[in-house]
Amino acid sequence: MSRPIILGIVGDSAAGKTTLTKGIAQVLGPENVTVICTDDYHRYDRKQRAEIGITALHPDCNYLDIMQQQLSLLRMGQAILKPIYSHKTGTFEAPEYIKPGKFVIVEGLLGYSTRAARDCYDVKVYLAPPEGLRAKWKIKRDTQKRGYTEEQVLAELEKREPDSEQYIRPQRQWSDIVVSFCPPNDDIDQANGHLNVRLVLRPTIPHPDFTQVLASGNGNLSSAIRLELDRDMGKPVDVLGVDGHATLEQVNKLEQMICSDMPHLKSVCDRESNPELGKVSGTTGETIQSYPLALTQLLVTYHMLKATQVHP
Ligand SMILES: Nc1ncnc2c1ncn2[C@@H]1O[C@H](COP(=O)(O)OP(=O)(O)O)[C@@H](O)[C@H]1O
Ligand SMILES: O=C(COP(=O)(O)O)[C@H](O)[C@H](O)COP(=O)(O)O
Repeated sequence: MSRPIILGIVGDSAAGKTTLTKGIAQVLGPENVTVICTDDYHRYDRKQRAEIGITALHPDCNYLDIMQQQLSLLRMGQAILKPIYSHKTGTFEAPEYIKPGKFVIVEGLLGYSTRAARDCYDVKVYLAPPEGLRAKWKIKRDTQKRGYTEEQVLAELEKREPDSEQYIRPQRQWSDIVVSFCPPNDDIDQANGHLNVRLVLRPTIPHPDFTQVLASGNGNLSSAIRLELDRDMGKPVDVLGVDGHATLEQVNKLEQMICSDMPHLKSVCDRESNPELGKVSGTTGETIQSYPLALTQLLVTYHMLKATQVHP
């Protein structure tokens, strides 16, 4: 029986989940994609959380059992009646009837926190920008879009840190790909437009063959693109690094490695017909465009399309 392919995008608040979700939906075709944000499974509204003194990151602050139940229904292709939490008002709205499309992207804070939830995904991504960059992104977004002052955001980040450590960051271990956009030389004040990306590739799913990055004939790649062996949370991984200053020629080579065994992606890889690849409007309205973002979108899309071949 055909069922939707489910992608998880998990990470702390303002790690870039919504931005990456948008970019991947653009590549897959928004009409084929259903996006679920797991903030909708919060148990308490903004006022109640403040009264109780609990953060949105705590498992007890979320109906994880219902999230898990609805994820398994979506995986079977069935419709759900999903609650809605509004970040604008900090309160709940009337639930929404959702029938899953061909692809479902589930983004949020605690998506991998239970075994049953983890079993629902075909591809699992974890977003891990450096904490300083995440704080900068969170201040910008929460002051512009969610009605907080900078002082309130900084105080909230401090209050949340123990829960981030205990409940959010450990979920990294369950991901197939860890995505870290980071400024060159770890200088957070550098232009956002030139962020590098570090992609941790766990052997939990078969990745495209990137070994050509190491080939001697590809010497000109190494100034901006690297493939290395490393360990992540103790386990062996490949790490693909792409610098923000990579040239179009270098990026094209990497794109070909991703697209060559994926007929559906060939048309996306053609930059002339897809000038929008790697370009998204961020949650604060700005345009974000970069080659590292384009390659991240392509790699995740590659895995979504591969999954359709296993489960046609
Ligand atoms: N890849 C990126 N490059 C540059 N800025 C980004 C990127 N991802 C996120 N941001 C910035 O961070 C802010 C928060 O990102 P968002 O996607 O809303 O995070 P989340 O959904 O994880 O809470 C955005 O408004 C945007 O300004
Ligand atoms: O941490 C998050 C998750 O959202 P995101 O991952 O998009 O940051 C939010 O702070 C809570 O959902 C509460 O929302 P609010 O602060 O709006 O009440």
